Parts: sequence; structure tokens; C-alpha cells
Amino acid sequence: METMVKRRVHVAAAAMISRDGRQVLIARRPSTVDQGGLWEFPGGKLAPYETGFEALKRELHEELGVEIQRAQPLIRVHHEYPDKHVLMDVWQVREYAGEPFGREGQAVRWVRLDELFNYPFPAANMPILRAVMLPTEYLITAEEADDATFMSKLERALSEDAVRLVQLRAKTLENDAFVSRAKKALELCRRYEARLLLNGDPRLLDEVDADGIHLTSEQLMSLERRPVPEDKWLAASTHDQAQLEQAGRIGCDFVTLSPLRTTPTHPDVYPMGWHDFQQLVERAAMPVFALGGMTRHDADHARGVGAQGIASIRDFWKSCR
Ligand SMILES: Nc1nc2c([nH]c(=O)n2[C@@H]2O[C@H](COP(=O)(O)OP(=O)(O)OP(=O)(O)O)[C@@H](O)[C@H]2O)c(=O)[nH]1
Ligand SMILES: [Mg+2]
Repeated sequence: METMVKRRVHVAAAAMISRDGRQVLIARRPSTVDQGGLWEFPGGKLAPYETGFEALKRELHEELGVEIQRAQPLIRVHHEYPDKHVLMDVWQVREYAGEPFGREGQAVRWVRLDELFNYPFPAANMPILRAVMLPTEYLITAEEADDATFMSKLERALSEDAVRLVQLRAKTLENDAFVSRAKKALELCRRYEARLLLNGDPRLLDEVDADGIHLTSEQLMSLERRPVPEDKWLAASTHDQAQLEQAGRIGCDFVTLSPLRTTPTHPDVYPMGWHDFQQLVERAAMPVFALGGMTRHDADHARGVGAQGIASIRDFWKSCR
């Protein structure tokens, strides 16, 4: 055969979320097609001149018999298969009419988010699974001298702001004080079904059974492989293309990318702004939270440019009224 140019395929797919927010719909690809037998998020290729959302509506009508009313961008994934380059735009769908069923005879199943990993998906899907499981807000805790104040502010964020993903960041605490605070924070997070990541050495997980580790960009760059087991979350702070690539190499599950804006805590760092942020997110191999002067009001915009959502200290770290 002559030299072959790889096909480029643009796909729109849906993560349909159940009304209680705990389940997502997956479908099994018929054994006769490409990637047959694997599970997938329903969807398909864009027809000529179709927009992503039009394709999503058409495909979900054809494959599941539902009418989508609204959808929010969840994540964009580039993946090189041996025979083609796939660009997949995945949308989160919560508003639709009709009960989904396998209109083309395919198996269709609602699965709990924490059971998604039990199903075999195509190679391109790993970042999508992470994005489906993660919320749109990531709280980074502020330095707080005293544990009681810390705990009351954390509880306020969990209860009033409904935060479900927390990074314990406490650079001013000695190791023993950090571990003791982490244990208390973990107990509280468990009560709210929130995940807790520790900003620090991966070996901290031997002392505190938290949900994962958040690496500084410096730690990230010094590692050769993933420092935590697969059943723990691994996140990292990134600021540029090289750090994002390294995060992909060592298998980070998600990252923060900053600074989007200038902030009082980092006044002399040059902010990247939305344009550069979007360029960097486009090629990232995992969900990305926008960080640096972000508030909850920025979450929709962040998602519009491809982010998972926003990360913030100030916006979530306030006293009870
Ligand atoms: N819909 C969907 N496609 C995926 C996922 N993951 C993934 O790698 N793909 C790839 O993206 C492409 C989607 O094509 P498709 O077979 O769904 O396209 P389609 O519905 O338009 O069907 P057709 O062109 O066979 O009629 C396939 O190459 C598939 O392997 C996923 O989660 N959902
Ligand atoms: Mg399809």
C-alpha cells in the first residue's frame, strides 16, 4: 500500500448523569465494530458541517432514543490510535427527555461513578473517566495556625458550599502537626463523602489513609514514575507546557494550572489569562482545574474553555456567619 495519511475523526460523546448525580450511562460497542466489546460513552462522529452539540443530539437520538435539552462541556481528549487520530468532545448531560435504551441492540447500563473502573473502555477514555468522577470545584485549604479554626472553616465549605474535593495545604506545619490535622480533616471529609488529597510527600499516605496526594510542580518534575498506587488519586500543580507533559508521563489523574490571574498571594507572577490557559488545556492529557484568582462565578467560563472547573483558596475559605 502507498503511505497512508492517518484519518482524523471528530467525535461527540455524552456522559449522561442520573437524576441523583451518582450514576452515569455507558453502552457496550457491538462486537462487530472497531473496539468491539468495550464499553463507551454513547455518541459518534460529527457529520459534515455539523456542530458538536448537533452531532451529540443526533447520535443520542439514534443510539438511545433520548432528546437532549441541555449539555455542558466536560472534557476534550486527543488520542492517537494506530490507524487514526481521534478528537473526542465529551459533554455532561443531565437534562433530557425519554428513557435511554439500546436502540441499536447494544447493551446499555447505568453504573455508579465509583464502579466505572470495573468496565473495560477504549484507551482514549482514561481522562474521561477521571473527569466524570471529579466535581467542578477544588478547595485548597489556607494556612491556619489553629486546628479548631481550621476545622470550622473546612466544615463550612463542605456543608454550605457543598465542596467535595479538598487539598490539605499546610506548609507552615511540622510533620506531626500536619499528620494530626490531616487525620481530623479526613474524618470530616468522609462524613460529607468528599475526597481529601494531601499536599506533600507521597509517603504521607502510609500515615494517613487519605484519598490521594497533590504534588508541587517541583516534586512533579523530580519524579520518574507515579509515586502512589492506582487506587489513590494523584494530582499536581502545573504552570506551563513542560509540567503538563510531565504530569501526563507519570500518570497524574488531574492537575491545577496557574496563575490565571494575579492574586494577593502571588502578586509578582505573570498571569496567563484565558487565552493561554485554553491553549495549554487543549493538549493536556487529564482534567485541569483553573487556579489563580478564581471564584465560583468563573466555573462556567472555565468549563467553556475546556477546564474541569476552578480551584480556589479564598473563595471557599471563609468564616461561618
Ligand atoms: N462514542 C464513543 N466513541 C469512542 C469512545 N472512546 C473512543 O475511543 N471512541 C472512538 O471514537 C470513534 C467513535 O466512533 P463511533 O463508532 O461511535 O461512530 P458513529 O457512532 O458515528 O458510528 P459509525 O461511524 O460506525 O456509524 C471510534 O473510533 C471509537 O473507537 C467513547 O467513549 N465513545
Ligand atoms: Mg457511536
